Amino acid sequence: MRPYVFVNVAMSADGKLSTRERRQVKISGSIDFRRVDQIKAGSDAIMVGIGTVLADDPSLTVKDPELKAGRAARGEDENPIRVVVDSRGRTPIEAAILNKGSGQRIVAVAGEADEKNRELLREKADVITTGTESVDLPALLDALHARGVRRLMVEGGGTLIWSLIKEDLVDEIQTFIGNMVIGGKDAPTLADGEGFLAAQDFVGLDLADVLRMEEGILLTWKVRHQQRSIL
Ligand SMILES: NC(=O)C1=CN([C@@H]2O[C@H](COP(=O)(O)OP(=O)(O)OC[C@H]3O[C@@H](n4cnc5c(N)ncnc54)[C@H](O)[C@@H]3O)[C@@H](O)[C@H]2O)C=CC1
Ligand SMILES: Nc1nc(O)c(N)c(N[C@@H]2O[C@H](COP(=O)(O)O)[C@@H](O)[C@H]2O)n1
Repeated sequence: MRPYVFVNVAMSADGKLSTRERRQVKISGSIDFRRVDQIKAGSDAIMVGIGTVLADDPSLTVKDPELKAGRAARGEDENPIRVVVDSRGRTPIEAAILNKGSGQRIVAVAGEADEKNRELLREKADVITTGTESVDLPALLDALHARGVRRLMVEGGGTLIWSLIKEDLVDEIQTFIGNMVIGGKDAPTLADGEGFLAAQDFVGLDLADVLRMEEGILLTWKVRHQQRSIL
């Protein structure tokens, strides 16, 4: 069993998540920032790949005091469980995600991760080992479900999102599309990785909502599953 998995990203009009140097870009404005904070507060866990941690050093905390208070009133920590998908255990021990704000952290590593890295990370996070060379995502989602995670937000980046989509593990995709062109064939996009080759493999989406927001649009897509595996 796995949680309901939804992806949320901001992309430029040409579909880029950041520059080709992986520099973080302010794509959306304050209204979208508030929306993202709300959906984060409504999630049991929030997940990113190690590429995002190394590029952006995000804290992924809930920012609004009222939203934090709402979580506390429901008996939850102020912040959802923060999860890093990090095969080799490269998350810096000083990373904001491990140090800012309260709440549980999980670093998901693969079997080949250096034992010293694992030991160090255990001081700040629960370390879950799945897979051999890279993290086994279905097994990780199963482990998160067993820990009570029912709603999982994925913030990126493109490599992790591609793997989740390829393995049919995503239920919903929310994209804010902002009013700029970033360009660059090597700039990260929503789904990087190797990509599908044949039309029968493409992942079908149903458009659930379109909303004009500030100078961009927010699209909500529901993923058409090959086979449903959530309960
Ligand atoms: N605009 C936005 O909303 C967001 C933009 N970003 C941008 O995305 C970029 C980072 O994206 P990426 O470099 O693609 O890194 P990523 O954040 O997708 O992490 C990918 C890494 O995760 C690890 N991993 C372990 N097991 C894996 C598995 N089974 N499948 C896939 N990955 C696995 C690998 O080391 C892999 O290189 C940054 O430039 C960041 O600014 C990131 C989040 C949101
Ligand atoms: N939703 C959204 N809109 C933008 O305009 C963005 N630049 C991003 N970027 C990602 O959000 C994360 C920031 O997290 P914290 O504020 O540190 O909690 C970071 O990973 C950016 O890549 N997202």
